[in-house]
Amino acid sequence: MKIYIDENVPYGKDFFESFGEIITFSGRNVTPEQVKDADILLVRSITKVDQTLLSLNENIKFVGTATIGTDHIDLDYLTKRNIAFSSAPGCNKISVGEYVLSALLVLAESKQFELINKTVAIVGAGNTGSAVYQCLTGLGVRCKLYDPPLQASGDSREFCNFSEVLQSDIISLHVPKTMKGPFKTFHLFDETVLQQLSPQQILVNACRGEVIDNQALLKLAREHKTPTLVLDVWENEPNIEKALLPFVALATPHIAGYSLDGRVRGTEMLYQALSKHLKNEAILNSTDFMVKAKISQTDIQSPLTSELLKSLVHLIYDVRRDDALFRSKVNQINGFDQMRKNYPERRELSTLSLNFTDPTHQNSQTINLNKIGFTVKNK
Ligand SMILES: NC(=O)c1ccc[n+]([C@@H]2O[C@H](COP(=O)([O-])OP(=O)(O)OC[C@H]3O[C@@H](n4cnc5c(N)ncnc54)[C@H](O)[C@@H]3O)[C@@H](O)[C@H]2O)c1
Ligand SMILES: O=C(O)[C@H](O)[C@H](O)COP(=O)(O)O
Repeated sequence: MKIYIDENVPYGKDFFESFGEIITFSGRNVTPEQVKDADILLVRSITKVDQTLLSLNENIKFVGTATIGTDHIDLDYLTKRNIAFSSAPGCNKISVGEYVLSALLVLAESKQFELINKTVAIVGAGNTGSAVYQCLTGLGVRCKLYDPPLQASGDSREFCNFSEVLQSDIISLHVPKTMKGPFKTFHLFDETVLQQLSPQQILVNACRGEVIDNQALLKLAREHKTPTLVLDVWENEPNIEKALLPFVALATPHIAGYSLDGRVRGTEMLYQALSKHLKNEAILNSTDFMVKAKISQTDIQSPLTSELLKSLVHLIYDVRRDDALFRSKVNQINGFDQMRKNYPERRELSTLSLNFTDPTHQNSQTINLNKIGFTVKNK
């Protein structure tokens, strides 16, 4: 059996070599000729899997994407050809939650506001939106959820309407990219919507670039009419609108979900799905391969405050590192993809154990370290 795997799927060979011959490929440029004899095709979000890519392949039985998003896969076409499919729902949701947390802590410091005094609207309350909610409410921040499809399906959480979203201090986007239907998200934030926002607000996009009309955003940014922007995703990646960059407070190349833990979880989920499809027992798991975190524990000898919390979050992940790297690489040839390919190791907050020398020091009226994601121990 021939298993074709995107070269950026971490531990791809380790997980899948027992199924057959492994052939790796570069996800952005893969051709129909290259994958014509694949039995299994495992991709990430940069490979469009459709009739064109599979036109020369008559054998393929299974397509998997080690990602949450599936907008790069023509699911109708796979169904028509009876090709099994699996994605990795939720694999990197914690990483996205921690990206948003880190970004908002940075902005709170640079703009001198208290996050706890702000209201955050989370647009899309699925896996990643809920992870953002968990991190921020763990900090005591007031969050509102906006998700009409979930609301209509009977989800028992409280939801707000779109005008409440637009009035919130901070808006964080976590919807899939959809081009049609009553809840389509393509240019959900178009010029008309963007015009209703003010420079006092913050707008975060860590879902798909096409959810915001980037040209409308640029036009308004040039007139100094946009909110403070945190953009991880862009229209037309990797050939993004670079003129936007000077107007973006924190800019990164689609790495919000790039913790090692989240990426490896994606591979592991595909391994489980393929094992099930082939009726094999799944005996491997990510802990068999995962490297130890560089910092795994720290002693805390003072009471928990928001300042201390900020230091702990940024000890593990500080989005300013990625913003600086991105700005230094974006004008190089393939800069966007190169930074993603060579992304420096990043771990989830849970890899850090906090040892409180005095257990009463972890008491806080607003901050819940476990909920934010840390592992807490008492000496
Ligand atoms: N930047 C990154 O690294 C990164 C990482 C993971 C996921 N993503 C993107 O984020 C998207 C969301 O991920 P998820 O795990 O939360 O997916 P999910 O499917 O768990 O949740 C998405 C939610 O959006 C809701 N939704 C759909 N249309 C909507 C609309 N018009 N208005 C409001 N809500 C709407 C859905 O009902 C659903 O609850 C993915 O599809 C992917 O494109 C990006
Ligand atoms: O949808 C997802 O899971 C994320 O957008 C994911 O982090 C994208 O990473 P890529 O597949 O482009 O490496």
